[in-house]
Amino acid sequence: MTDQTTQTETTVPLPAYAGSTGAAGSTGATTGATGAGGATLEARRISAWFGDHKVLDRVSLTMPTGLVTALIGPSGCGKSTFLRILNRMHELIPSASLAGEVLVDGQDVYATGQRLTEARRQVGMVFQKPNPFPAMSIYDNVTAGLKLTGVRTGGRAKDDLVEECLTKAGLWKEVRTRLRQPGGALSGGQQQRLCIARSLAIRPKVLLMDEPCSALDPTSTRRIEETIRELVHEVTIVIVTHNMQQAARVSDQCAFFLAEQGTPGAIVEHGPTAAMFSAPSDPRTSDYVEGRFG
Ligand SMILES: Nc1ncnc2c1ncn2[C@@H]1O[C@H](COP(=O)(O)OP(=O)(O)OP(=O)(O)O)[C@@H](O)[C@H]1O
Repeated sequence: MTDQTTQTETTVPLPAYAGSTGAAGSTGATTGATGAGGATLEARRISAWFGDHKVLDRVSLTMPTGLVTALIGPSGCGKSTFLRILNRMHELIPSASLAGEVLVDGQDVYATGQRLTEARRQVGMVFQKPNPFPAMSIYDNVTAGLKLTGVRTGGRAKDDLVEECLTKAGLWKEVRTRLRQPGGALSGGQQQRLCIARSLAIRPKVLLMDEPCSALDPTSTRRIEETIRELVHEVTIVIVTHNMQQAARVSDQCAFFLAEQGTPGAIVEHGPTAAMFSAPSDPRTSDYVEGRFG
């Protein structure tokens, strides 16, 4: 690492993943059934680079089970990079490197010997743009992650899983009579809820959401927000959002990221959402949440 500011940091040795971006990475699904219930996610001194460009500097944040954590901050401050580091997607970018630790219930997902698939098994991701398999049926979309990662289930158990996940994603009533129709035939908001159902089918402990409503209309946004609040009882949720009202509505705690004057992104302040919005301790936080910049 050539960055002069990183002398004391040890970068995480990342294996080469050429040609193995993986089903989970491209579909938003995770792998394997690890059981319900959220995990506490802890990022310790996370730094990130693209080539020599350092974009995050020693970011530490605990995202407790049972809470929704919102990552907020202006464009380019490293929120999405941080999110991708949490489930080992950052390393899929050829020039990317990182330092630090990501602990899921105390286990470092970057520890030597920890498999990429295991990280994805535990930490799912829902993207900004809904990305179901458009020609695949609604039913098969929900179970796509299982197939791609070798988890075997069938018959009634599979039907029950599809119903359970679509129900949790708030979509079951709308699609129960047309499960064999293609996922691409759904509205944008329905497609996003289908992607949430697909992620849930693998029973992740953590669900990462990168601006999941930015491509959706207000009604669909409200449905996703309701779904987030319902899901947090069983999966830890971390959401990146530019929408301060959304952060205030859905999150229990917030972290405000900022990359000032060409410096790498860092957390200025984090804490309970109500306090962050009503009485932030740093003037930069109040400037941002009150819309004076960003
Ligand atoms: N694939 C990449 N290659 C090189 N640089 C990248 C790449 N992805 C992001 N960056 C850089 O990393 C920095 C952080 O980007 P990131 O997307 O994480 O910020 P962000 O806060 O999520 O922004 P936004 O809110 O606009 O999505 C930016 O300077 C960006 O240009």
